Amino acid sequence: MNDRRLRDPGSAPGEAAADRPGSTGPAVEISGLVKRFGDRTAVDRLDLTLRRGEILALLGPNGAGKTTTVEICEGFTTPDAGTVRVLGLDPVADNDALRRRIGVMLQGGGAYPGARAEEMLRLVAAYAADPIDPDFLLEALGLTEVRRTSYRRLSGGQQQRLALACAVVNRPELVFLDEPTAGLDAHARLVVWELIDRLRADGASVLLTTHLMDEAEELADHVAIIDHGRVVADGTPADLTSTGAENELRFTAPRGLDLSMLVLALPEDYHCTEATPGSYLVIGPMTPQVLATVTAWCAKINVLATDLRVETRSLEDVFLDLTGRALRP
Ligand SMILES: Nc1ncnc2c1ncn2[C@@H]1O[C@H](COP(=O)(O)OP(=O)(O)OP(=O)(O)O)[C@@H](O)[C@H]1O
Repeated sequence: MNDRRLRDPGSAPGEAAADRPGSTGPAVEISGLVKRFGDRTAVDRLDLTLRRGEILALLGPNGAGKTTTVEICEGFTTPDAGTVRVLGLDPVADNDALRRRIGVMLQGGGAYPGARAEEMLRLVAAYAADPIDPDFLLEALGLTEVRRTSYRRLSGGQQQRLALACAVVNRPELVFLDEPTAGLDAHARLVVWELIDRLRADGASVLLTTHLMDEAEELADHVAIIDHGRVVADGTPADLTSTGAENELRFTAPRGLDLSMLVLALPEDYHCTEATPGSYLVIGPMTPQVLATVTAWCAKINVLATDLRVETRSLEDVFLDLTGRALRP
């Protein structure tokens, strides 16, 4: 079986979350968080929990308050009200203790844009008690060929992957990733997804922000949709997309079928139509019994229905329904 854990040769399994203070309980717990910039309220009584070992994706329109929330968790920004606990600690008061245990993906080359990719990663690794082997990370993120290239000469996507490598090389218990794949090509995105998946397999918790619905659906155990500084929906991707969604059954069959017997067989308030020639639609709350009624009717009239499917909403539908379709400034 494919070992998905983020383990380089020589490292022992499960070291990341070893018996350290605060290594039980939620990885992040936010309650009643408020942050104002002048008269603008960026975060407005926000509550959020990231459970240990899970990936939580924050989705939200531009300016919703995602980055501000993440920066408060990282200890870079102080809140105006509310409580934030990261690995059980206060991100500002306990910042020194937390730094060693969390990973933060920073944009830009920091103080050493002239340094080579490998040098930068080894420099960060040198500060860690139990780093992941930099060679392993360079390989996992497709950076081996550019290891001797200076940071400033790396492409944007390579710089981004190097920033991710630097964020995780200290084998963090918790990683903050603010739009980790923004601007990456499809191949590089998959490489990053694979690494994030391995982080989770290794027991790390991940808080990520993204504008990519497929990224949230692919990676996240839990999704929180944020709007105007508050959580407007929270659950697993499946929870969010299934709620109230299964109201349509579609199938393909020969054109011009007489639907009157099907209408009689279904509960009241269900509607059946031939939406386009040969394409049929049953509208109403979908249940296993309704599905069985439709297939039994097909069997009775000796018709093979193909492409039979219950329509579900995508995460994008849920997102747009909750946050509206107007462009945000
Ligand atoms: N340092 C700051 N000074 C003033 N206003 C700020 C500051 N940082 C954020 N804001 C404002 O706070 C609000 C939330 O911004 P934030 O960056 O957290 O949103 P976001 O959800 O991350 O957006 P995006 O998806 O565009 O990155 C915005 O209205 C933004 O203009």
